[in-house]
Amino acid sequence: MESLKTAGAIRPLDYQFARFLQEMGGEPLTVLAGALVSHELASGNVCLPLKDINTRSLFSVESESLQALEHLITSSNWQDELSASRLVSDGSENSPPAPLVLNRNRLYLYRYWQYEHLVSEHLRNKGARTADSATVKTILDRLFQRDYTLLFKQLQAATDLQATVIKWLDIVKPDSLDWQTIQQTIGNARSGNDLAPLDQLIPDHTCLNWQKVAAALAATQSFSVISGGPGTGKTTTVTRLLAMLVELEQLSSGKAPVIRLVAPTGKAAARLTESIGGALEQLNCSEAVRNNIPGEAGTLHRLLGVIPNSTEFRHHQDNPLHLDILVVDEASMVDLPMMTRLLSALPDDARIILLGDRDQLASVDAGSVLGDICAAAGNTYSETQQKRLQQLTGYDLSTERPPTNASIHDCFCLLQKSYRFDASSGIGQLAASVNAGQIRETKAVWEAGFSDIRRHLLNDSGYQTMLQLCVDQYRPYLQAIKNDQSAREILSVFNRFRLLCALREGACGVEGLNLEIRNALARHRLIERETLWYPGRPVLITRNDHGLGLYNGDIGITLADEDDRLRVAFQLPDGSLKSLLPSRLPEHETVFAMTIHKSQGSEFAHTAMVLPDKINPVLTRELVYTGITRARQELDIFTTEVVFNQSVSRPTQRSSGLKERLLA
Ligand SMILES: Nc1ncnc2c1ncn2[C@@H]1O[C@H](COP(=O)(O)OP(=O)(O)OP(=O)(O)O)[C@@H](O)[C@H]1O
Repeated sequence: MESLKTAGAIRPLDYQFARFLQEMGGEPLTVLAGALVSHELASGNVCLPLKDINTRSLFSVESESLQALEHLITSSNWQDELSASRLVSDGSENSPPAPLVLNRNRLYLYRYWQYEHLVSEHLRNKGARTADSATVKTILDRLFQRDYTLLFKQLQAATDLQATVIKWLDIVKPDSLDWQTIQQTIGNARSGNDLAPLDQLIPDHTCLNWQKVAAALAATQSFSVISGGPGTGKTTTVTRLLAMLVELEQLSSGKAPVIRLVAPTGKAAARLTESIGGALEQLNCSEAVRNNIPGEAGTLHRLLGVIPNSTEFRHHQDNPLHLDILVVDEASMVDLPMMTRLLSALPDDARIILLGDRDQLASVDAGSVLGDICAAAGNTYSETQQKRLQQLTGYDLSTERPPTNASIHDCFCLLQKSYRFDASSGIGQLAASVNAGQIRETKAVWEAGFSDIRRHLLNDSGYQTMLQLCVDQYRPYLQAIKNDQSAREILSVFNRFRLLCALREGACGVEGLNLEIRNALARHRLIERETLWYPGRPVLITRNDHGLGLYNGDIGITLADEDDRLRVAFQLPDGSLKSLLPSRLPEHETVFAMTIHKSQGSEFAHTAMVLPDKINPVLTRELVYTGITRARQELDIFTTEVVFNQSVSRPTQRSSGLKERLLA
């Protein structure tokens, strides 16, 4: 163990935990297993599945480094020997407390076993809701009325009218329709209003709008999850479903529910605030309803109430939050300990709605809570739920039955149609083929000649092209500073482009590239060369400072004030600006380039992504997918074909028992 620590294969924390177990009288196998579980946590794994113990490379090192432990590893019956240890409990209610838990053939640190147990218990206890079906249906029909103005606009530009109608009206049974009359109606239409006869020609039961299903589902459950890729309408849907819940509550009790919107980072909260604002404007509801939906989102930390210098929060099981409905956006970024704290702090009768993209990178810290919930839920509903949803939406939802009776199956809705990328967009198609792990299709997308995606070979000349691209793309915000534009405008221009890296270290990592880009900008006389702080230096906060209201992931830009003093300007989630002297900033770094991990929850009109020239354990399908989906309009990727393909072929697998628990 000591030599593994010296070689950097295990963290000092893992080593100390092993020592602690030894001092408690732990058998050699228990000590080794404890170090392993602790080590696995650092890679995001909540537990150590014993079934994998002989196949995985322990401690992620070559087997020669483990020679001294080989006998212990191979000759032990892990299950029996660990079960017999005084330091390992089985997690049952009556078992004495112990530092490790062995449950369903998975070994946990006690605390993480408890987190997983609490999350699954909270979710299983959040039951079904009742509401008057006829009222819900009337409200849903209004909120999800067909948008014939949008359809009319799409038809003007379409070459295939039938395909366009099928796509925009979510038709799933086209063969049952009278297309000749439909085509005539479209041909005679001079505006969206003229398409109203399509209400009769294309009845609801031939369509299936998953956004409406998601809203209906939230009416029936205290806990629901809406997952979907970028632009699939998660925010639009949640705004409409909140309007429905407000209206239902106003009708039944005459009061409005208390709603809170949160996201894991300040950046993600700011984006949610922005898109909720847009969605609120388009709502087909009364002012009394609209006014009760918050137009602003905050961070999870702020909601729970941070206590300075403590890992505890002000709100917890014994001091629950004051709310009726909680919406959590970018839920894929929420790790297991945070999800436990959040669910524990919810009042018993509150609703919670999780939004996120299940295919994105999992949280930085341990667990893949959203991914596990979605995997457990599948995309099938129990017979009762299917009938209820059918009644509320008018759609025919007969699908396969779920494999178990677990309630989680009835809580999930997957949105698949992107409203953001149109057919001429390569970004959407590239994201879809990468997400599906289809190398051949990915290649076809590259070769199809889309104008919004460009692939560059990462050699010396490709590297120079990348630096030049950064100079060209960062020039506008530096120019905006020279032109004395407002801090708000400068931040907005800066946030149009970002270079994303898979790694921190190396020439293709954040550290090397931040230096190279800075030098390149200085060579072009766009920034000063010598000083640490200069007008235009963009910084990324890397540690939360609750006192200052700045959080890990917040981005600011250094600007000179009227007295020529440098200050760093940030835009907070509520839209206000904050300017601080550089000396007051919490931990931070330059951010011409940032890691794909840190870019989660952000989007840029133009995104460039660089993967290293050699394969690395960090490179996974989720990482590449997350990087691609940060781009709204343009995407440049710098990579080699081998590294790109190998990354896409490697989906991440995090060990956890949550899915199994939710299905039990
Ligand atoms: N049913 C719809 N009909 C027409 N436009 C829609 C519909 N749903 C969403 N949109 C539009 O698509 C765009 C993206 O929607 P929205 O922001 O709700 O998606 P999202 O899934 O929350 O995106 P992100 O993943 O980026 O947070 C918005 O411009 C929105 O107005």
